[in-house]
Amino acid sequence: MLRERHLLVFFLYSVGVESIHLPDRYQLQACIGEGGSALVYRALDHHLGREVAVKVLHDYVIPADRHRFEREIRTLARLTHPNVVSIYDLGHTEDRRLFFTMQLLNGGAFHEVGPLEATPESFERFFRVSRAVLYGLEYMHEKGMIHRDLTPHNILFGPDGLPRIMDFGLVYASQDVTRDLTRTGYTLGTPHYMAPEQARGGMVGPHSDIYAFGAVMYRALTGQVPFEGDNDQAVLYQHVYEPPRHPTEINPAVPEPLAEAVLKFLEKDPKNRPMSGAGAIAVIEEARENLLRNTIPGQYRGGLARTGYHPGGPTFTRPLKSIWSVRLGTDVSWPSAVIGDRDFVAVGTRKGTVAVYEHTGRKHAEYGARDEVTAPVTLEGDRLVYGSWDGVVRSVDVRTGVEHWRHQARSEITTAPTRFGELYFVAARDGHLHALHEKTGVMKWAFKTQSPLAGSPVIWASTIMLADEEGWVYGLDAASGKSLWKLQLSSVHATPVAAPISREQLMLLIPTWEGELHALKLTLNNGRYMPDPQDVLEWTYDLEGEVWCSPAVHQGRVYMGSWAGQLYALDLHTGDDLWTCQVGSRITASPVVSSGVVYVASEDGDLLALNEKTGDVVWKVKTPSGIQATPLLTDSTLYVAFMDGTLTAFR
Ligand SMILES: Nc1ncnc2c1ncn2[C@@H]1O[C@H](COP(=O)(O)OP(=O)(O)OP(=O)(O)O)[C@@H](O)[C@H]1O
Repeated sequence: MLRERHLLVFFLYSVGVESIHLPDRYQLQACIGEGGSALVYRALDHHLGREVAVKVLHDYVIPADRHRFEREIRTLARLTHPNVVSIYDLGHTEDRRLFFTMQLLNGGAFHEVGPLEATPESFERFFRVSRAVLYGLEYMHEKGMIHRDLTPHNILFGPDGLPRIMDFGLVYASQDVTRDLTRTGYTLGTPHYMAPEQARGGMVGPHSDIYAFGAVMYRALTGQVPFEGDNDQAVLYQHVYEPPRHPTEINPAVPEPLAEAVLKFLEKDPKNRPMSGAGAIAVIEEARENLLRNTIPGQYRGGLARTGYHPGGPTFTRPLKSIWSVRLGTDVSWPSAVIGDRDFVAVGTRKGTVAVYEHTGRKHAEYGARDEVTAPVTLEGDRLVYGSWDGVVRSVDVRTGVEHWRHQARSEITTAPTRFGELYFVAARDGHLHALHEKTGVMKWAFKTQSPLAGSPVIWASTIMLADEEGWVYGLDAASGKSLWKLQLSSVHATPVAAPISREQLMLLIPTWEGELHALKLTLNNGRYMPDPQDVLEWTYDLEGEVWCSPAVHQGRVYMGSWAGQLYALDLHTGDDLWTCQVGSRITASPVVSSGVVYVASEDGDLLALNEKTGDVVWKVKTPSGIQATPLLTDSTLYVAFMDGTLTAFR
């Protein structure tokens, strides 16, 4: 049935192409869309040698639709903005049908940026494109225009990946004589994205476009429109009277600050919404700030900074300089990875302490344990969670030091506490993975692996992936701890890293102690990531020497350091070499990435910043002590904990 429909559509479109005769300047190529009043084609503009979109008015339109088409042309002629589609030309076909040409936007519709994944890259892209649309709206609103029909299909991406607002047939311009664009019997606009005041036929304003864009963002984040219904009336009723479901209930990957921002756009009473594009940008920016500062740097690889990419790092315009340096205490060599949050950075020490500093370098506090703290700690908001070698996991208020809870495991805690939803996952040396409730520390379940766990678990789409020292790789259900799958490679001593390669597929990168990097391909199946038993190993790369660190992944590239001191950049999809760089002696600290730069450190004190694309050294310092612990990029600063127990901030 579906196939027949496609054929029919194709047939209609082919007829369309042949029966339209544009001036010689344009060569029609294909029909790419159809709306209520017009057909849209891709065409070649011979004069300027580029492809354009041509929108041709149907020959059988009612006056109201012709009116809308003309209104769209008039509006477009008055707008010049990078986030609004540009009009190029206007004319008539041979049979006197009105057409205009515009920028060809073939990068998909707005909702295709989602559903949102819980990765910094995905968040950054979402913020970037949402901000761009709001700039476009602000520009229109300043000219006294209200769009009144924003939908994901009216915001299309150009080849540059930036969105443009289009379809201006319903624009309300305050200086227009004809203000009423409603037809008897129904309201114009698209019900799924329509503001309550517009649904009721009341006064629309910039806030109505903000609401509609809120609904568009909601769809992009969650994959669903705010309200579904059997008919338009049922949908419109809910816009007016019902609260939308919280976005995180539909997609847990949507971070709280972003969900709150979108719900603010969707307030029923216009007075409670941002009043303009600029106001909306401020709301989005605040959400981004909160998100970056609160969540992303606060966890180790297994958390949200799980790919080693930190959007909050310094922008590299000149070599970084040390801005402060402190001793973590006496007898505190071999510190753990540096973890940071909006106000503090924290480092675990072998002396059995977690040293907490303000971003200025002032010491805030030192929290104790009865044994070494070698695994990275986790810091989120006011909560600091850390494990020590006596098997105790503690959650304390980082400001006051008040302990929320304590959990006793039977052996050393060797990996970072990793949070997903309301659970923290912590691994102990005896091979037990504990799932602890974030508020109470009560254990919900435990899972026993074959041998000790050296790396933290990685969590995606409610699937926990972990690898033990004998090389078994496990997939568990995050809610119940039930085993989903298991396969064997060779001994693993580092935290695996996962990165999406498509909407349904994930590449799980597993560094083995023997010096291989394995890439396993997992596919989303009933909401969990599963391997295809016949075809799970996508590629393997042999590194020189053993491997002790985790890879970093950013924009389809994998950065991996070896004990032989080489940093490798590989293609995420194929494992092909992109570039390599000899850094120094052994690399045990995992590389980190921010703003086009990979930071890598060696055990003999070389600290390098490399161009992500080319591997060229952009900055290099020789430090007096070696580096083993993964550095942190946050608050525009690079934080490094040295083997001799010094913590230094570079900016
Ligand atoms: N500049 C463009 N580049 C690429 N595709 C486009 C472009 N403009 C329109 N399209 C495609 O054509 C489809 C129809 O276009 P549009 O919505 O502007 O028509 P319309 O007649 O005004 O629709 P309606 O009146 O139903 O809102 C769009 O959904 C889109 O897929």
